[in-house]
Amino acid sequence: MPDNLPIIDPLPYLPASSLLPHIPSLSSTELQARREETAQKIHKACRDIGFFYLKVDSYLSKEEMKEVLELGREFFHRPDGEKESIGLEKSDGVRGYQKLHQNITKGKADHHEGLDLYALSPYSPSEQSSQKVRPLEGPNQWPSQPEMFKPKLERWIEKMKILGWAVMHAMADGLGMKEQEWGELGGMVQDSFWVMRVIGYPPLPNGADGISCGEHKDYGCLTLLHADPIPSSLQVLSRSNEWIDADPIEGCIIVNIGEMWEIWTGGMYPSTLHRVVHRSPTYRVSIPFFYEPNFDAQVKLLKAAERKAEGEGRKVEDRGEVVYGDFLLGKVSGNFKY
Ligand SMILES: N=C(N)NCCCC[C@H](N)C(=O)O
Ligand SMILES: O=C(O)CCC(=O)C(=O)O
Ligand SMILES: [Fe+2]
Repeated sequence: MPDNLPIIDPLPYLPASSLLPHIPSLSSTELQARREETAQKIHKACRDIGFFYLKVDSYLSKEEMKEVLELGREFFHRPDGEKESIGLEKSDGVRGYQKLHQNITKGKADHHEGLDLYALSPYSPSEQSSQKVRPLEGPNQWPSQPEMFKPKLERWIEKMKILGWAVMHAMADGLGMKEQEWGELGGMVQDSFWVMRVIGYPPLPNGADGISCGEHKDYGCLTLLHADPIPSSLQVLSRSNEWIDADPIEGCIIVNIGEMWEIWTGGMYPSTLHRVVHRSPTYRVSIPFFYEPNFDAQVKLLKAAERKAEGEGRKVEDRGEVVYGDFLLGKVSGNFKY
């Protein structure tokens, strides 16, 4: 376990009604102090590492954490024909099942299979052509088996959206945002164009070179990753250019920040390169939930980030402006081999 990745408690930013029943509520003074602590820790983690753990055992039960990974595993063990019946090409080219080696990273086939589900298209159905759906505008393709897959994973999505919002709020406080500034930032993510991937990794063939998921940065705001507890699979490139293990810790979710935060903070929160090299002889399941901006969000340097950087004697670099949906389209259009 890497002791240099911090463990942070999002509890003071979560709605009290979303916590597990046995969790006592905090007094308002306690709440304030705990929020400050969380916000400061997140700021340091984003500035210095770009990866951290969220302690979620007050929010997600052991059972539900186990259940979603097991449902993923059961899905990947279904017959190929059944999985391929919800292949990407049956929807808009990005929603659905991807067979082994169909994912491409930096021109190389990844050694995993996967299932991608997205927030609903931001375009109304009337704008969709009846002939052919455009990329990202198609329907999701949920597996019909195992039967509990859809209801349980839908519940997971709802929980990850609440968690994503809570972390964004903590990040706003960590940057010292004023109420109105958090309102503006919150407005850019409140209709999050989220993505949930369920990924299945067979072990890499013995002795063969290869990579389970090539090095990359994530695209949006926050990746909330839940994965089988297999050591040395997920690796993160440290600021001193060494690959370090980001092994799962029980009761925690692994978080990393995506490229939109790099733009919002002018590079103060760089998005960290990571990869998966899965060599142990087990089938690894992971469920990254990408909590992203709204499809139409216009992302550019935040005033609060400029102030914060200046206060710490750091330089920010204006990276211009992107519309998140356009940025995402550019990325996903090269992600698969059809
Ligand atoms: N939505 C996100 N972040 N997906 C990351 C997928 C893995 C990397 C991808 N093949 C690539 O080449 O970017
Ligand atoms: O499976 C993992 O641990 C990470 C996957 C990942 O980085 C991604 O899908 O973006
Ligand atoms: Fe990733």
